[in-house]
Formats: sequence, structure tokens, C-alpha cells
Amino acid sequence: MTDLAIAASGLRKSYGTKTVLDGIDIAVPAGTVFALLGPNGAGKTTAVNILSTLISPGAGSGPVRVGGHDLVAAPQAVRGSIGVTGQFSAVDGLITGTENMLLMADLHRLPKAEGRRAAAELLERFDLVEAADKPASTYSGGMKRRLDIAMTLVGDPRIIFLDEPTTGLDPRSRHTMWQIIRGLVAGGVTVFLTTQYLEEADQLADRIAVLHGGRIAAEGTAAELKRLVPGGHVLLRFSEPQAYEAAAAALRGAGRDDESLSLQIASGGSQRELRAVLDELDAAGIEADELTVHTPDLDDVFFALTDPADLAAVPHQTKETVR
Ligand SMILES: Nc1ncnc2c1ncn2[C@@H]1O[C@H](COP(=O)(O)OP(=O)(O)OP(=O)(O)O)[C@@H](O)[C@H]1O
Repeated sequence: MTDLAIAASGLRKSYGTKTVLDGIDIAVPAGTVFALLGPNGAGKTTAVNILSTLISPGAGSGPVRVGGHDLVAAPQAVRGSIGVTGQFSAVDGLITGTENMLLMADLHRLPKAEGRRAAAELLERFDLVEAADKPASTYSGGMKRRLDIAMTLVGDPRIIFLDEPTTGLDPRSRHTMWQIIRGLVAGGVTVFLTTQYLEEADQLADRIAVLHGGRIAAEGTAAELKRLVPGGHVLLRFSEPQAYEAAAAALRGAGRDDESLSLQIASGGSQRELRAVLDELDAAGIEADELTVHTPDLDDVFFALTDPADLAAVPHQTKETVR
């Protein structure tokens, strides 16, 4: 298990009587991207804060190792191997991009020349050279976020924590950020990210854990998680009630929506299954006005696993691990 960059078992944290983390296990192999997914207030930031030594693990937590160091016994060593980009920017708007970078270099006690070299190199890498001498308050949201990550990388950490790295960014900036994260991983960095965006986890993460009610409700690759939820179907829409009724009679077992004149047929979306539906329609001489194929996406997984009603009904839901 030495190749785990982050390993935590039975991580707990409570505030007063409120249990935020109720014993979660996390194992992130070095050089991979792990996404912790959860709705607002699920405890994602709390997990990041604990793993990055900003707050202590709650009583009863199992051992936690980050970068091979024990979190409680050697917090300084952990800090030396990680970088953290929090939800709220660490960028100081009153000073320039370069000055923000040099400030980080000072915090990392880099010799002056090395600090300047690292700052220049990172500003270049994050496409901030032109803006480098302008006050950071003039930067766009995407530029500030890039500067934030560049600052995180000053000490060349091998593990980085990104708490909701693209929240509030426009689609182009979000894609740029994804490219940056992929670039980091290609360079061997381990990334622990939290996100509310399923697409983001789908795009970036090797493994995804869904946090709900203080527990990991499910964990696996995006494909494995998608397999947890049924929901693949073919949707046929009709404009003529007669055609709709005829199709419903031909496709017995299809779910009906009489208002929208649409039929839903459970399907994995394969060519063979689609052809079977079309053959039955052809045989009955019916043509649908619209046909769409819906395969389950992470949204379906998220909604299936993080229904607030579950928490009231099943306070200790079992963890689903898919391999
Ligand atoms: N210092 C604190 N004192 C009391 N309660 C806290 C404290 N920090 C966090 N909490 C509570 O713990 C819960 C989890 O918060 P956390 O910020 O970890 O969630 P999150 O998943 O990161 O949510 P978001 O997506 O909204 O940032 C919330 O209900 C929050 O109110």
C-alpha cells in the first residue's frame, strides 16, 4: 500500500451534535485524480481541511497518511508535500500576479533567485505573463483561479487538494482548468478534488466517491458508478394520439406519458436493442416523431444516491463499492 498518496480510514468529524463525517475511508493511489462529490454541506471541505492539516480529525478517526506521513504525528511533513487551493481565493487583489507568486515563494522559504525563477515559470505555464504586473483585482475569475493554482504549485507539491476548482467559472475557463489539472497529473501529481459538478468528476477523476449523510454512499470509476443506476431508455414522442396508442399497443411494457404522448422503453442503448424497438414500430407501420436514447449519466447516480429523503429514512445507509 506504499503507493497510496492519501490513505484515511474511519475519518470522523463532528461539530457539537452534528456529525459531518461519520467514518469515511479514502485511498488515493499516487499520480491519480480522486474526486469527492457531494451536495452543498455534505462535508467535502471538512474532508479537505482535515487531510490538508488545517483542522484536526475528529475523535475516533482511524489513521490518516498523506504523502507517506502520518497526519497527526507529522503534520509539518504532510504540509511539505501538499498544496491546497481552497474554495476562497488566496490571491491578494492589491498586489500584482508576480508579487503574489513571490509572496508564496517567500512563504516556502525559497532563495530569492529560485523564487523569481519559479514565479516566472509558473506565470508562463498558466498564461498569466501579460497580466503579471497588473494588480490581481483586475483579473477575471478564471485568471484569479489560475493564479491561485499557480501559487499552490510554488513549492512543487506532489499532492494537491483543489476544493471546487471550477465553481463560478464560465465554460471556457472551466475547460482551461481541466486542461491544467490533466497537465498536473501527466507530471505525476496526485490530485484530490471536490466538486459539485458531475461532468467535472466524469472528465477528470480516476475514482469518484459520493459523499452523502457523512458517509461514502458509493465509490468507483465514473463508468462503475453509472452502472449502479438503471435509467437507460429510449424515448419515443408522437404528435398524433392514434400513432401513440398504436405504438403503446405494439410496444407492450413501455412506460406511458399520455400528456406528452411519449413512450419510454427500458434499454441499454445498444444498436441491437434500438433495432428491436424500430423493427416493432416498422412491423406495426408506425413512425415516431422523435426518438431519443438516454443512457444513465452521473447526474442520475448523484440524484439516486443523494436523495435527502434517504437520510431521514435510513440514517446509516450501507456503502456501495463497485469494482
Ligand atoms: N467550524 C464549523 N462549525 C460548525 N459547523 C461546521 C463548521 N464547519 C463546517 N460545519 C458544518 O459542516 C457541514 C459540512 O460543511 P462543509 O463545508 O464541509 O461542506 P461542503 O460539502 O464543502 O459544502 P459546500 O459545497 O457548500 O462547500 C455543514 O453543515 C457546515 O455547516
